[in-house]
Amino acid sequence: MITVLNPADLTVVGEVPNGTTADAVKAVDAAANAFPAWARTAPRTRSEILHKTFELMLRDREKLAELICRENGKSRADALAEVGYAAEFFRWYAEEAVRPGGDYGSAPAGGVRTIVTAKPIGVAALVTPWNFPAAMATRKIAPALAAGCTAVLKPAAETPLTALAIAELLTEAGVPAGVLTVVTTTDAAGVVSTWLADSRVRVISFTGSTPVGKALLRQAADRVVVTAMELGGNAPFIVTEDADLEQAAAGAMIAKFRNGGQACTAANRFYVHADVADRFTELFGREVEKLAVGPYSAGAQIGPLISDSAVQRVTKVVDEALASGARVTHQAAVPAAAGHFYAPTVLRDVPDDSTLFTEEIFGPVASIATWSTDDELIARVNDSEYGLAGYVYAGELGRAIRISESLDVGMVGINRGLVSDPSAPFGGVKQSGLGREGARAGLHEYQETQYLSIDWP
Ligand SMILES: NC(=O)C1=CN([C@@H]2O[C@H](COP(=O)(O)OP(=O)(O)OC[C@H]3O[C@@H](n4cnc5c(N)ncnc54)[C@H](O)[C@@H]3O)[C@@H](O)[C@H]2O)C=CC1
Ligand SMILES: O=C(O)[C@H](O)CS(=O)(=O)O
Repeated sequence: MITVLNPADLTVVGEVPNGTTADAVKAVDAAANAFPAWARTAPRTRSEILHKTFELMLRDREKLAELICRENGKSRADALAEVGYAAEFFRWYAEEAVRPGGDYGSAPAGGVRTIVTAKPIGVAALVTPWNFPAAMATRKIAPALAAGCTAVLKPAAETPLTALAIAELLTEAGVPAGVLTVVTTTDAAGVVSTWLADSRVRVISFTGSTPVGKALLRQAADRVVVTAMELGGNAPFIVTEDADLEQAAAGAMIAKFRNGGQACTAANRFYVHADVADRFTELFGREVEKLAVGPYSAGAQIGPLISDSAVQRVTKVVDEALASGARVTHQAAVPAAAGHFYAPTVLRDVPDDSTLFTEEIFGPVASIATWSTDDELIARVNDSEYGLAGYVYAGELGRAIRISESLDVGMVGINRGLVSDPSAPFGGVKQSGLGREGARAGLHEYQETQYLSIDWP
């Protein structure tokens, strides 16, 4: 069995089975057996089941949020927001399910008709991280089932209970047995490599770190499995000299501290124009100092990091930056509690070659550097192997758009600190991933295109 611990106080939240590679095979057996009937199910029927699941998630919003708080550690506000965000993927793909796509046309040379259809790929392997245990699961389950695929899901061992709860709601909504099987395990490599070696698995959708994503891409290549990769980020947060600094500071609080900074879309490095850097640092820093850090049960805004090793990792990279000349300007208080807490911290004079700027922090640390010209800014911001999200605060919208379009990233928040929305194509470029989730694009990840070429004298 796997014992799930609350990262805020190290108490036991629950226990789940520790799945083996044999369980991995059984899950694919069930999915493969269920696939023909599910693929033939009327899109409207699939749509109604997904919409019912949306309704059930909202019915159980408080219960699901509580579960997320206990196994992930995030604040109650973040957990409630995540449940709403996660549920919306079921509503969105309930609406997309009835429009699978297709086309009918005539070949330009005449004499031929072409019928194009979008077919469900088959069995989908879904692998999700601990930081958004509900939303990352539904962002994959919903389009997969909407397309007519069946699925096997491996949640992170740190947060398996949320995925199991969502699977129960899908069953309650009417999803037939075998359409979705959740395999909880500490043997992630064994279970997922078993899936990738199984000829019945036709697509893998992964959300997690870039190194693991690369390992899965290598494995997927052996059978040319379709891949959807949502990987690590290193989001820049840009403030121009004519930005509304109060608005920028408020947006920075969201972009940096949503989920305690444990989000791949989190603002990872701040580039503030030299003319306004001190003012912005003061406006932003004094809000950071006010942050209440602690267990969700105490009504805290910022919970713990997911593990002690995460605390050690963040501590190490901050200490390295301080040794290279960076300085702490603002810091929130941390409770003397047993959990994996790390103090929300603002740093200035962080060198561009600091690990805080080159790697994903995945913690509540804001590193601020200054810039002077747009060309210098763009060159420094794009000097990264990651390209998921970015944020631009500027007084003049045209300049904000010009800067945004110059960023090598998949998503940009302009004068807002959040980019996530089920109706938008979420994803990144470079080593932040392949493919898009959400929007219409998310459905295509689970479809194959076929066309019929008909002799038409
Ligand atoms: N681009 C995006 O949408 C997101 C990216 N991430 C990235 O993931 C990292 C944090 O999440 P973690 O869960 O720690 O990432 P992780 O990559 O360690 O784990 C993600 C999932 O992969 C599984 N896994 C780990 N090693 C594996 C292996 N060898 N074979 C198969 N599965 C394996 C884990 O059990 C988990 O379910 C950060 O780097 C973050 O940026 C996290 C969430 C979203
Ligand atoms: O808004 C989101 O989707 C989050 O950033 C989730 S994740 O990509 O960090 O897991």
